[in-house]
Parts: sequence; structure tokens; C-alpha cells
Amino acid sequence: MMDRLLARWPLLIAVAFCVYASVLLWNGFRSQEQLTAGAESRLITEAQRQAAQLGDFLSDRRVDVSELAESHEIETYLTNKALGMSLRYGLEANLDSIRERLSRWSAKNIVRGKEIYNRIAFFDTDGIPLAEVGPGAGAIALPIDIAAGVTITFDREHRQLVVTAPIIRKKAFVGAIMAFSDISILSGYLRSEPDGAQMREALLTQSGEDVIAPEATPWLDPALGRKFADLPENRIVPFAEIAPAIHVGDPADMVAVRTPIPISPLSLITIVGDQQVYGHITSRRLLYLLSALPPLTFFAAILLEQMRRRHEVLHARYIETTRHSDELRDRNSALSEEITRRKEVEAALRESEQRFRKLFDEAPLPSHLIDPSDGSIVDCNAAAATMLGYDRDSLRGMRLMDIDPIAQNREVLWRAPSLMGQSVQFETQHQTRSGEIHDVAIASVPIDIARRRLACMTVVDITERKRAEKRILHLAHHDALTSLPNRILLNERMAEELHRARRHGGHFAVLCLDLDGFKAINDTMGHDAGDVVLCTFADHLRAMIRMDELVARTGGDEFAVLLYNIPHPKAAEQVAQRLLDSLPLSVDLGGYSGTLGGSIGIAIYPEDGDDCATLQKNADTALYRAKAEGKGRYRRFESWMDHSLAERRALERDLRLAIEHDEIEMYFQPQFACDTLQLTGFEALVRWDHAERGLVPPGVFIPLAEECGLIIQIGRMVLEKSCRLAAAWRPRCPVAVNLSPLQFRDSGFLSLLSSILESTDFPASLLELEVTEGVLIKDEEQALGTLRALKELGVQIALDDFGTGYSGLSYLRSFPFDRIKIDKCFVHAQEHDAGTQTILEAVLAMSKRLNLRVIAEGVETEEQLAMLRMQGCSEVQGFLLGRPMPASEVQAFLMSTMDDGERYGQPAPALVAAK
Ligand SMILES: Nc1nc2c(ncn2[C@@H]2O[C@H](COP(=O)(O)O[C@H]3[C@@H](O)[C@H](n4cnc5c(=O)[nH]c(N)nc54)O[C@@H]3COP(=O)(O)O)[C@@H](O)[C@H]2O)c(=O)[nH]1
Repeated sequence: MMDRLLARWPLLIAVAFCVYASVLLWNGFRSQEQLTAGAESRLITEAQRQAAQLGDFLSDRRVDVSELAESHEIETYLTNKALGMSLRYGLEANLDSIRERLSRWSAKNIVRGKEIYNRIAFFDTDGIPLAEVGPGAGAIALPIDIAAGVTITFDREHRQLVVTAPIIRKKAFVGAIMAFSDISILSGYLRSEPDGAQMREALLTQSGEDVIAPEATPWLDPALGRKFADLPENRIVPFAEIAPAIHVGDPADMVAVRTPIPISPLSLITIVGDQQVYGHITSRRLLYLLSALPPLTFFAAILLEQMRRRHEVLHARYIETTRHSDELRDRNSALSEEITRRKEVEAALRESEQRFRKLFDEAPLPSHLIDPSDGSIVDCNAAAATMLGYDRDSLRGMRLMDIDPIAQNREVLWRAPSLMGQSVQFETQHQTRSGEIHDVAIASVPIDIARRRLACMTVVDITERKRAEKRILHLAHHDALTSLPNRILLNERMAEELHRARRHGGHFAVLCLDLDGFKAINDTMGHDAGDVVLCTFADHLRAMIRMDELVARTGGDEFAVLLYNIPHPKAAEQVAQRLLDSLPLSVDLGGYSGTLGGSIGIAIYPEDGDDCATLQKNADTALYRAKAEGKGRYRRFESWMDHSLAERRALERDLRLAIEHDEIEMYFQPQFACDTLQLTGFEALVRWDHAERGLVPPGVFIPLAEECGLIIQIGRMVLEKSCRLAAAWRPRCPVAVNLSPLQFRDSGFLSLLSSILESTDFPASLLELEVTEGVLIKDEEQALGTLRALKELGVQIALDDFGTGYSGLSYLRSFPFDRIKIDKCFVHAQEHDAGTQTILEAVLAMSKRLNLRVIAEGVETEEQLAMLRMQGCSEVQGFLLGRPMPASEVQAFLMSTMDDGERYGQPAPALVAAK
């Protein structure tokens, strides 16, 4: 900023000078004004003083004439006349004395040696002179303005001043005294400086027609008198304004002023050279000239500044032009190099084009040359023509959209990039001449041929890959058995719905369904039957749930329903109720017809969870609750249900402590031969007597231990204790130990078992391991291997809980079981359900054929025992015959049984065999 200002220093100085000069000029103008006013005032005062002198002279004349009119001679005459005195004998004498008086008086009024008055006369009321001195002029014109008193008038004809004093007696005009003076008497008072002097004076009558001056007054032409008479009083007027044509010296340099002379009809005209008035004052012209100086300086500075700027611009342009010409020279040489290089490149390009043409034509992959500006097929190779079923010439005239039905949708993928010379890859579809659609992958590269920017599109037929992808995608998101969406798709849809609900609000619900009774069918009727059941139930669900809602299979017999954007939470419960109302579902399994029930757990967003995992977990918790409350019902998740989770954690903690402190005890429940009721062995069952919780049933803590892995430790302890205790019993007696799936699959289990058998010295043949179907279903091959290895150790193997799991009768054939254990629910159900009875009979018949022993557990009544006997069951276990007892009581029980041997008949085969 400062630099820019400093660069303009001439302009700044000019501005400063202008300001300074303007102030000086302003002051000059002001003092010139004051001096002019002073000079003019002096001239006017001088003129007024001169006019006052003349006025005084005239005033004296009035007094003179007035005194005459008052003189006693006239008084006497008038009195005598009034008394009727005759002219001859008296009045004439009076008139003589008046004449004498007039004569005396005239002789007395002398100026510059000359009598002032030419004539003095006493007139009667008719204007007839009664007495007079001086040359007579006859009567005067009447009337006289008596109200005006003594007046001074100008007699044009005789160029004389007339002083008239009317004589009034008793308010009546009785005569007048009039004195006549040559006007030259006044001009004697006027100043005139004819020899080049500047000031001149003249008198002018009111009308301006008469001029009184001491000399010839060419400057006061009577023709101009009117103009002079009209001049404003006591105002200085340039002479040139009044009489431009009159030359008195230089009229342009003269000024005039009119000053009225008191008590007379005359004005004093004074003209003065303006040099005389304003001579000592700076010329206005000079001041005006000087006042032009600042703006001129300013404009000159601006001009200089503009010239400076222009110079700067021109200088900059000069430098720029020099630089450009240098650049131009450099570019010219670069251009000629470029031209040479381009020629070389063009030659190489031509060669490359020829090579490309050959490659393109003979390429095994279909290829098209497309003009991206209009999508026309410029060329294609033989492979492309073959693939599409056209000849090459026909294809050349077509457009891409003629062979690509969705080309328009794909245009955005390739057109603009191709126009900009970019390579792109995209997938689309091509239609053959016969209408067949192929999925294709296109690799498009830009290519310039004959100065045209083209896209070379190489086509790969991916129809098969697409089909496979679709299949894989479907399989990844759907259950292979029922074709329902699987858990993955459920999770995806749930995540989408969660996103929607979070943004726009609203509710959605997850319903978890579990089939009641499925396991029994699966176990007894086999996997194929189970599959039919699952498919039937899936179809039923699909039919019950709206098309726009999602039904998924999430596990074995577990299903889920996703209800999108439900209007209110109750809607989910209504759907659940409608589903339950549609159950139980009848299934026809080739001769056997059964029914399927279900339980439902509901979780609703956002009340029951605000993320997918929580909602699913809570729906599962609610399902668990529904089943725990008796199946065939729905439950919506409630927060207290979560408390059971907290409770579960506390239980886990206590269980760990119990294992640590060896608080887990062994109980043993006796087993008997069904027909003789002779003791055949014991089942080892754990008991946990908690200091505060009391007796915690294994049905509670064993599943928990399985979930948290503690079952490995408990199982080892149970096995070890059972073998150790049983080894001490006499007589030796078989003991069945429950083996959890986790233990079964534990890689160290076989060596653990061997070492326990060895350390406890318990015969392997007396040990029976009870396994459930759960150990088999995951990996049948491995399970079979483990079972065979166990058999090689010499232990017995029983299939526990038969009828409640997934397995069917086929398992009995495939795996080396020694005994199967019919679950207590079958034992209880057979009493009033003919179907269960039939299944039981079939199982027993098949076991017999396979030479398998069958033990039925949960026998509580004589009726149940009787039925089992009737059906040919080999062994029984149940509260009717003996409850689980502490280890400490087993030996006594064993002894009593032996003592009471007759009551129970012969020992069961196993016991016998053990002996
Ligand atoms: N892996 C292990 N599992 C074990 C072990 N100890 C027990 N368990 C399993 O816990 C479940 C419940 O066992 P429990 O409460 O001990 O019940 C057993 C019997 O008391 C009960 N039973 C026997 N007779 C009757 C009867 O007449 N009525 C009736 N209501 N219940 C009766 O049956 C259970 C024995 O079942 P099972 O093993 O299937 O033969 C249970 O599943 C046990 O397996 C262990 O050490 N390891």
C-alpha cells in the first residue's frame, strides 16, 4: 500500500500543491473583495460628500428666498393692500421698497464674484410680477404647489434654477417670491480633470434629459441621460455597461456612480477610471488566472501519472513479448523435434495397427471394435460372428444395442470411459441371432485406428459361471432341504430392517419357532421321515406367513419368521397365535401319521433389543421359556427372562467351586431284569448338594456344564469315582456311566478311560458307557471309530434316551451298541398312546433281531412294568424298583439283593457274565 502511494509521489505533490494554492487563492479573493468594497465605499462617500455640498448650496438658496418672502416690505405691502390702499397713493411706494430690498438682496448674494441670481421677482396671485430685479421674463405659470413650501426647480427652457417661496396669509395664497439662477452657478462646483485625469462630475435632472457640466460632456450624451438617471443610487456601475459606444478614455476601465442631491431634482453623476478606484487592488483577472493554476496542475499531475502507468504497462508488455518470443523460439524447436518423433511414432503405429488387425481377426475370443460416440459396431472378428450367429458383414452394420439387450443400462459403464480413452471391464448380456441370451464379461480397451478413437471389446462367455454363481448364492442363503432362507439370509434381512427402523422408526419382530415332537419322529422313523416333517412344516409356515415376510430355517427343527414394519407389538403376537392355531400339523409318513406342534418365542424391535444379535437371542430366550412352560404356546420376551441368564452365570460360578471343593457326589440307581426283577447293575448319577441352593438336579447343572465345558472335568470325576467305587463292590456289579457328547469327542478320552480302568482296577467289561444320539449325528464316521475303539477296550456301550433325538432305527444297525435305553417319556406315553406302543414294539422287535438288550427307564407303575414285560423288554429302571442312592448305600443294597436272591430269581445275564 505504502509502496504504491510512494510510486505516485508526483500526483501526491500535485494534490498537496493544489490544496495549498486553493487556500492562498481563497484568501486572495477574500482580501480582494474587502479591498474592493473599501475602494467603492470611498468613492461613494466622496460622491455623497460632493452631493451634500451642492445640497447645502441649494439649501442656502431656499433660506434666502424664504427670508425675502417673510420680509417686512412684503408684509407691509400685503397689509396695505388688504386695507384697500390704492396703488397710486401708497402701494406703489411699498412695491418700490420691495424692489429696493430685492436689489439689495441680489447684490449681496455673490459667488466667485458673480451674482447668484439673474432675476428676483415678487408675483401676485395671478403670476404677474409686481416687483422684480434683473431682466424680466414676464408672468409665471400658476398655480404653485403651496403645500410643497419653498421649492427648487429646473427651468429647462432657460436652463436656470428656480427657487419659489409661496406667500401664505391666513391660509390663503397671496403671492410668491421667485429667484432665478443660471444653472452654471452650480457647475462651478463640479470637478473635472480633463487632462487625462480620471474623475469627472456632472449634474443630471430627474428625467435625465438635461445635463449640467462645466464642460462638454461627450461621455454624458443626453441620449444616454435616461440610462444614467435610472442608475441605482450610490451604486458603482461599470461605464461600459451604460454606454459601451462612448469612449472616454477606455470605457472598459471606467465606473460611474449616481448620487441624488438633496432638496433638488438633480443627481450628481461621477465617473472615475477604475484604475483610480481599484488601482491598488490585485487584478481580478490575475486572480482568475491564478485560480486556474491548481486544477491545471492537478490535471497535469494526473496526465503524468497516466503516462507513468502507461509506461509501466508498455514496459511490462515489452518484457512479456520478449519472454514470449523466447518461448516461441524454444517451442518451435520442440515442435520440430515432436514432428520428427511423431512421424516415427506414426510409422510404428501403422505397423502396430497391422499387427493388431491380424491379432484381432484371428483371436479365439470374440472381439468387437465399437465407436463409443454412437455405439456402432465398426468391426468384429470371426469368433464374435460365430458366437452371435451372424456373418461379419451383417454385424459391421449393427449397433451394440442390437446384440446387447441391456446395452443402454450398461452404457454408463463404458461409453464415457471409452471416449476418454480409459480401459473398463463390465458384465452384460449378448443375444445371438436365434435369440439365445449369453452372460458375458467384457474387457474394453481404447484403441486409435485411422485417427478414430474406438473401443476394442473382448468378450468372454460367462453364462455357465453366472449360473453356478446364482446356485452358490442361493445355496449360501437358503436351506438345502426346505429351500427356505437360512440363518445368513435371515441375518442380512434383519440388518436391513434394523437399518430401516432406526432411520424411519417403527417396529419389526423376530419369531423363533421350535417343533415339538420332531425328535421323536426323527429318532424312530429315521432321517428321511424327519426330512419330510421339516419340509411339510416349512411349506405350512410359508403358507401361513405373508409373501413379503421372511420365513427361515435356522437349525435342525428351528425356524424363524421376520415380520417387517409391524404396526404395533401386538401384531406379532397375533401372527404367533395364528400359527399356533394352525397346529398341530398332521404329517403322513407312509402309513404312519403323526402330529407336529410348536412353540414360539417373540422379540420385537426396539423394545426387546436394538440389534440383531440381541433380538435373536431374546427371541430364543422367549422360545425357551415357552417350551419350559409346557410347549404349544408363544411367549414374548420379557426382561426378567434375562435374569435366568444371570442366574445361569451364578450357577456356573458355584459349579466351578463345587468341582474344586469336590462337592459333587455319586448316586447309583439300580437296574433290574424285566421278567425276574433280579439286579443287573447300577446307573451312576451325579448329585450336587449346594450349601445354599440345596440339592441341584443334574437336569439343571449337567446341561450348563455341557455348555461351559465343565462337563469334561465332571465326566472325568464321575468316571473315576464310579470305577473306583464299583471296583470295591462285592459281588462285582456292572455300572453304567453317562458320557456327554463333549467327553465322547474329547481326543484324550480313550487314554483317560484306559488309565482310570487301570488305576481303579475295574474290569472294562463291567463298565457301560451311555451315549446319546447327539454324539453320533455330527460326524458319524468319527463316532463309529471312537465307538469301535471303546469296544476294543472291552467296555459296553448303550444308546441313551432312545426316542428323543434325531437318530432312527438305522443307528442301531450302524453302530456297535450293546444295549439301548428307552427314554422314560416313551414308557409313560405308551400307557395311553397306541402309536407310542407301536413304536416301542417295533424297537423291541428290531433290537431282538439285532441281539440288543433293551432297558426301559422311568418305570414308576406296575402297569408300566407289566406292559414292558409283555412287549419283551429285557431290563427296567425306575422309581418303582429303586431310586438313585448314595454311594455309601450301594454295598448294603447289593448285599440285600443277594440275600433276597430268591425274590428276584436268577441274576440277569450281564451280572452273570460279570461273575
Ligand atoms: N453326562 C452325565 N449325565 C448325567 C450324569 N448324572 C445324571 N446325568 C443326566 O442328568 C439327567 C437327569 O438325571 P437325574 O436327575 O439323575 O435323573 C435320572 C433318574 O433319576 C431319572 N429316573 C430314573 N427312574 C425314574 C422314574 O421312574 N421316574 C422319573 N421321573 N425319573 C426317573 O432318570 C434319569 C436317568 O436318565 P438317563 O441318564 O437318561 O438314564 C439325565 O439325563 C442324566 O442322564 C452324569 O454323571 N453324567
